[in-house]
Amino acid sequence: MAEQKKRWTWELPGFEPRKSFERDDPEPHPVVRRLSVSPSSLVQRPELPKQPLAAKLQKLKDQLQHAREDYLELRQEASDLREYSNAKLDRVTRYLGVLADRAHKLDSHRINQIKLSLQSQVVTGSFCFLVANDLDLLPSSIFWHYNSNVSSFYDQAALETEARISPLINEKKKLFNELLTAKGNVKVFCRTRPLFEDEGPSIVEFPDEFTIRINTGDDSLTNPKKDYEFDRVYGPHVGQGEFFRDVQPFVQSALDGYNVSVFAYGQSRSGKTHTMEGSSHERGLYQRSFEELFDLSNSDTTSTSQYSFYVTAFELYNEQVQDLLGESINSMSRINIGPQDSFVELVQQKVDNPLDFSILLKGAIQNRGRDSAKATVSHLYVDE
Ligand SMILES: Nc1ncnc2c1ncn2[C@@H]1O[C@H](COP(=O)(O)OP(=O)(O)OP(=O)(O)O)[C@@H](O)[C@H]1O
Repeated sequence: MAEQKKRWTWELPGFEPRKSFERDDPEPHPVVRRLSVSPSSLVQRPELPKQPLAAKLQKLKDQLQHAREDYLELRQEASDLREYSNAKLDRVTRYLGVLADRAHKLDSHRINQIKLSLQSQVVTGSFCFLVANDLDLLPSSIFWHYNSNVSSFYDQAALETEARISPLINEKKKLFNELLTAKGNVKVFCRTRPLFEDEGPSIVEFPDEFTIRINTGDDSLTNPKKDYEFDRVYGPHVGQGEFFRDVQPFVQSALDGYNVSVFAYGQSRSGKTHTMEGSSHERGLYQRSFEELFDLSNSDTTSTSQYSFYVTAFELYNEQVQDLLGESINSMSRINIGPQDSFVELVQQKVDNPLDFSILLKGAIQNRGRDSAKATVSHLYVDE
């Protein structure tokens, strides 16, 4: 009985499972492996008469088809499982929000009467962006980094409140990050851009959202089309907003204190700058991620913390680091980045809203300089 009392339930009025995932059976269907090749078919039966070649070929084709169907089925199940865990996580998060809200209401009148004192500052996660034409050379790359400094206000009442809810908040953060990690610590997305008129007809197809099919044009091959698989593939019609949707969960993870890096890699003119920087009417990942950071921190009802965001930006070119915020007049604050024996000291600038960030970003991009040799180096390398 005592054991039962300790348990708590997600089932709160108004916090039913997401409509999109409602079904009678709350558990995902267990994965049932269907073998494409039946075990009996693997047993050698020498007494069977020799089949004509065409029949054998047909049999192999059928088995191949079964294997493909199995594969697609398993992938669908994996996708269902992902949706299921997202739905669960969503409910946990909302439940924690309700708990925190209640705790906050209970204590807010007391908190107002007590002088707040700043007692600790904790540096949490970071969010980095990196753009590069080539991993070895790293020409013309730009690196963004933010630190979120979490300042907590403590007094007796707040301490009690926090003691009650912080295990739950930490559990939520842990669960969320474990979910992302379970989906894969490193995600590789492949984005294609629309073709320009002088680039000829397209040689890519998108059989599904994980596969890109390239027509090599090599007629000497039995199948000149090659398939490449990624965690997600985006066709040329996919806009900045839709693309950002898959990056969004990592912003939450960064806010929860985990380190996140976003890296754009591809040949010249493939769309890295468009994806990361974008334009004023098609905002890229930099801008959208910071908007999301501010949105999340403002709507974080489960936290007793306050967030401060700092940005550093530098360019790494020919193994030389150039601080892109070095010219900032207001910024005196500095941070060391990298290992202790070879760190670089960079200016870090506090940003209070997405507009601040946008202005800072513009200035940093301008500070990258106009050295045409940079473009030449990257083009030369690609051409090789
Ligand atoms: N998804 C997209 N939708 C529409 N236009 C795009 C897209 N991606 C790239 N472009 C356009 O393609 C051109 C080349 O893209 P971009 O400058 O981003 O390439 P890049 O990889 O950064 O090149 P570089 O390495 O030479 O700097 C630009 O004119 C850009 O506006």
